[in-house]
Amino acid sequence: MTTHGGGDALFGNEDIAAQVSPDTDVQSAGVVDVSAIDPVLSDPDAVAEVVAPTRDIDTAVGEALLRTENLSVKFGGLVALDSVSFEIRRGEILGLIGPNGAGKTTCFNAITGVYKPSSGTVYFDGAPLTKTKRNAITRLGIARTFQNIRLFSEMTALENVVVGTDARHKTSVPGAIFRTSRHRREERDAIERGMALLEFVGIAPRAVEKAKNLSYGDQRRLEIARALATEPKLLCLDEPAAGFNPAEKSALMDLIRKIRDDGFTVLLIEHDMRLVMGVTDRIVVLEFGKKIADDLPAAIRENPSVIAAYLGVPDDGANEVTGDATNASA
Ligand SMILES: Nc1ncnc2c1ncn2[C@@H]1O[C@H](COP(=O)(O)OP(=O)(O)OP(=O)(O)O)[C@@H](O)[C@H]1O
Repeated sequence: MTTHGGGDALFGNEDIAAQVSPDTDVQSAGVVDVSAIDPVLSDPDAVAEVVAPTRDIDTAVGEALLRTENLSVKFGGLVALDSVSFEIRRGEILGLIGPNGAGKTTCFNAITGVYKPSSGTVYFDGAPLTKTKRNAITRLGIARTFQNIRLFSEMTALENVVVGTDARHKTSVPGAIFRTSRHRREERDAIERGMALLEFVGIAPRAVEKAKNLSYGDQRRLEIARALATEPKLLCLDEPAAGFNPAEKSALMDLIRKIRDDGFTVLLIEHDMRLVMGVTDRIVVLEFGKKIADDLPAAIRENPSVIAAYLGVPDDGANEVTGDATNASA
C-alpha cells in the first residue's frame, strides 16, 4: 500500500469529536455509534440523498457523458494509446479492460488530465477538455481512485473524505483563516456529508480511525468515498478489487451498483473478469493501445479478438474470457 504522508489534520480531533462522535475516545479511535451521531445515517435512502444531491441521470440516461475522439498518448517512441474513440453514457457502468500494458491506465490518465494527449480530444459533458487542468477537471465532475491506494495515512477516515469535499468549497483563504460564518457552515456541511459518504460505502463506524489503521478493504472503500466527496458526475475506478478475496469482490460489486443507482456514471478498470462481466453494462477492450472491441458483456465474452488478446493464441484456438486476467499476455 502507498499512503501519502499526513501533514496537519484538517480539524482538531476535538472538533470532529464535538460534531460527530461525542461519546468516542478519539485517541483510541474504536467504533463510532453511527445512529447516535445522526439518525439520518440509519436511513439508507436519506444517506443516498445526501451522497448524490443532484441526480441528473434521471433525465439524461443514455446520452454520452464523456467521449474520446481519436485519443493518442505517446511515451517517446511508444504509442501507449493509439487513436482510441469511445463514449461513456450517463448512468452506465462502463468496463475498460485489456491485457497488461494495453493502455487502460494511460487512458484513465488522459481522461483525468494526468497526461496530455499527443493527439485527439476528450469531450466531457459536451465540452472539450483539451486545455483543462487537473483540478478543473475534478471540479467539472470527474473523480478517480488509483491502482495503488493513495490516502492521507495520518488523517482519520472522515478527514480523508472531508478533504475531497474541498473541491466544491467556495470559502476564500482569508475566509478559512478568520473562520467566517460561511467557512464554518461549509465545514459543518462537509462533516455531515463526509459521514454520509462513509456510511454509504459501509465504513462509518470507523470514521475516527486513522486511515493507516483501517483494513485494506476499508481503505479501498475510503478511497471511493473520498472520490465521491468531490460530487463527480463520472467516477473512474482503477482496479478497485485488486487484492480482494471473493467475498470482498462480491461486496464491491454491490457497492459499484449502488453508486450507479445513486446517480453516478462509472468507468471501471478491472482485471477480474467475473467482476467486470457481473457489474458492467458495456465493455471497451484495449490491446496494444488500440480499441479492439466495444460491446455488451455477453458479446465481449465470446468475441474471438478479445479471447485471442487475453490468451495470446490465434482466434480459433481461444476459449471464453473468464476468471482473473491479471497475468494474461499482452
Ligand atoms: N509514464 C510512462 N512512461 C513510459 N511508458 C509508460 C508510462 N506509462 C505507461 N507506459 C507504457 O505504456 C503502455 C501502457 O501502459 P498502461 O499502464 O496504460 O497499461 P495498462 O493496460 O493499464 O496495464 P496494467 O493492466 O498492467 O495496469 C505500457 O507499455 C507501459 O509500459
